[in-house]
Amino acid sequence: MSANSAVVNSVLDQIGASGHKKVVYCNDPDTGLRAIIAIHDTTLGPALGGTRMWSYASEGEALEDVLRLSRGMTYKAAITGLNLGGGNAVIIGDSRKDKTESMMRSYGRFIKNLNGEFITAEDVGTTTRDMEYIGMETQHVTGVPESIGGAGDPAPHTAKGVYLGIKACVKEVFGTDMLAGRSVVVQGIGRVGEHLIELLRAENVEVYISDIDEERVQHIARTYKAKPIAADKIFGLNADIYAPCALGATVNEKTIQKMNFAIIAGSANNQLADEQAHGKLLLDKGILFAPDYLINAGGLISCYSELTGYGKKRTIQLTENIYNATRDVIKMSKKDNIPTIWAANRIAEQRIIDIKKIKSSF
Ligand SMILES: NC(=O)c1ccc[n+]([C@@H]2O[C@H](COP(=O)([O-])OP(=O)(O)OC[C@H]3O[C@@H](n4cnc5c(N)ncnc54)[C@H](O)[C@@H]3O)[C@@H](O)[C@H]2O)c1
Repeated sequence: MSANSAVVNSVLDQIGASGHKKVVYCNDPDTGLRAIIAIHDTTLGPALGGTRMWSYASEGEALEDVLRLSRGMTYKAAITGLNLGGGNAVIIGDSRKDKTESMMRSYGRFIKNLNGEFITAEDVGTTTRDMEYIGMETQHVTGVPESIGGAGDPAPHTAKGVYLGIKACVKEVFGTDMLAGRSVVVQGIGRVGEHLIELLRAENVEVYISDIDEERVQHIARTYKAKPIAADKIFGLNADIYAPCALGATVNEKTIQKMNFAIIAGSANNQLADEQAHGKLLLDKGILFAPDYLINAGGLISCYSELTGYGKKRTIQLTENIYNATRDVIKMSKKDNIPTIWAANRIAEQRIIDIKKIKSSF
């Protein structure tokens, strides 16, 4: 076996192990585009997921991220009751320096060639303007600006869902869903983080913030009277709630050990480095975890409403349902004494199994 075939096998093994249907590598030397599109499952409908642009240290790291993100999208759509499958994409590069109109349009043409099997939206490193560029080449894009007929930035809807997920958890732990007097540490104060802080501060929540972008920290601290804290102080902090709103895998063996939080509830995808091990560790430690893909579904709901033409009213209705859906997951977790992430997975997987059965008849 040649060295090359060993590499090919390892990529195919990874795709197979994570249950993916298809992974597409996109390369366009003219625009500098290097992207990976992963389609996890399309039982419920076309795969919809964000496009993340990030300076990955290696292609392997980018593949790992896109596989984790796209699997999460399958579960997110399933548990939210949407007729969508799961997919995601990553563009390798620095969004502040490398992104151009031609790169985004070239990427749009790769999406076009998937004939609707994958539909994208914004994520970390991409914006509504980028969706507009992609939309110049393909109709399979959502989250385009409202001024040209789209639903606009999904982040406010994502933040609303996270806020309701926090409330559902607070109700469970403290007996009331009033947030006044509670403390929350928000890690990552980008689009979702800022909207979440605005909602929390409106209810007199004490908010701590942390971000790698120091200018942004100063701006958000001033605007919302939030308290900046250093990155290495987050996990030892005595706060009620940890809201991860940056990147994934921040909940792991090392960080759980230091945690005094009662609740973890934020927008970041794949917060648990390992769903099995870390879900169980949190349960044993008595920290209530709001499954990320359940409470951060507001943005996906907004994209779905744009696709189907249902509009904002439906987005609000479905996003508000996140409160009850979170309560249901907590109930199942308590009844069966299993981590909340396992309970959420069970509900999502059962919906996919049920719908697969009805699709087998003509
Ligand atoms: N935008 C949405 O509607 C949406 C929907 C679902 C999930 N999410 C997820 O929520 C998270 C935030 O999304 P967003 O749209 O606000 O992204 P964003 O790019 O606007 O903000 C991310 C913020 O995190 C900061 N950050 C990055 N690494 C960090 C680190 N190590 N420590 C602290 N801060 C760090 C960045 O500087 C930035 O300010 C992402 O994980 C995203 O996948 C977003």
